[in-house]
Amino acid sequence: MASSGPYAHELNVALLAVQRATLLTKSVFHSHAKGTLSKNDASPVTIGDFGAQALIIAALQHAFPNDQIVAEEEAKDLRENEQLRNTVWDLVQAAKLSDATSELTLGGPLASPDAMLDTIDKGASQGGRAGRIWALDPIDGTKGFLRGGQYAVCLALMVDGHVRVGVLGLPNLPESDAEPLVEGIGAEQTDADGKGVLISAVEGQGAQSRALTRGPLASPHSIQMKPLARVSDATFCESVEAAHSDQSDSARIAAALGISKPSVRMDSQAKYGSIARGAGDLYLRLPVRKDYVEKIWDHAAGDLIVREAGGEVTDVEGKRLDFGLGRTLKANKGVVAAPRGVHGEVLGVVKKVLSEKK
Ligand SMILES: Nc1ncnc2c1ncn2[C@@H]1O[C@H](COP(=O)(O)O)[C@@H](O)[C@H]1OP(=O)(O)O
Ligand SMILES: [Mg+2]
Ligand SMILES: [Mg+2]
Ligand SMILES: [Mg+2]
Repeated sequence: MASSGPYAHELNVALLAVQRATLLTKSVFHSHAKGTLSKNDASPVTIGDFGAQALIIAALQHAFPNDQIVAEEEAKDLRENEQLRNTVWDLVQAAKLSDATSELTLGGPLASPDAMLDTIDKGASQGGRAGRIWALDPIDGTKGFLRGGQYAVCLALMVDGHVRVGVLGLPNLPESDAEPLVEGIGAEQTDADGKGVLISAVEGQGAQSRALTRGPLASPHSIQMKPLARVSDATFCESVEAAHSDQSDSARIAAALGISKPSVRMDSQAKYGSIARGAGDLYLRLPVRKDYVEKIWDHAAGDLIVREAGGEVTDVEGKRLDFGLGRTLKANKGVVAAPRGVHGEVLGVVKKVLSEKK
């Protein structure tokens, strides 16, 4: 059970909802064809994305019926494809937590396939700066998920434009905080013992990690970023996909900071989770295309978790990420996440290297 204090109930519901959805995605990885479709922007979506979104929104609507939800996916493809819809429905029905009290907190099963489609489409809020809004990425790093690499189920609560609660379901990260970072992981290693965590934070209350279980939530421990005496000792994380973050810019920035260790490339908000628990130090996301606008669900939980673990998160110009402008981070470009004590130094080099490009 989560502790008392502000947002204790929200955290508990978010943890259980993310736990249930993460277990669904694991079942897709192990036993199903993934039902991969290509979206308009050529990015992939799978039955795991749809199923996880349905389950999490159902839980939020049960516990907090008046809250808005900004979620990545929509049900259109499922409405047009009966076979796909039935596959997702089977998955969603099978994804029950073994702990009856937890299932009760989440409101139990969905009523019908049509209710499932309508639930998925409840994630269409336009967001904004007023009131309680949840940001949901049912599978972040879908390409990593398909490769057997890192991916994350991401949920955050914003109140009046500020992130107050963040939860990341990270089924392919090691349970131990200290384990050195490796680039992705092989499919044969997934679901091994000692894999999978739920990392969470509440504003002003620090960040925590716990093992991803099938039964009741495991007890958490608090996590912090690693103290970093010199930036040159840092390990930095970046995207696997070169189209998501400029890997030649990051190499120049690393060299200018005196960093000799190669970057660790991993998909998804696992990067935020990893640096927050001290398994890495810096996360750089450097714009590739001028016209790409980041989505709030790709950053909300990770931003809070890193800041609560002792870090600073800004864009490449040094501005805090602004989650109150709608479904996107339209006022920001890229991400620079680092321990608070060295963020200024890292940002200075990022600005210098990027300005030299112009
Ligand atoms: N051109 C781009 N620049 C930055 N991020 C992108 C770009 N295209 C897609 N993304 C998003 O990057 C996220 C994954 O990032 P990472 O590389 O850190 O794993 C996905 O949510 C993906 O969104 P989408 O799901 O819409 O494809
Ligand atoms: Mg996507
Ligand atoms: Mg994403
Ligand atoms: Mg996604």
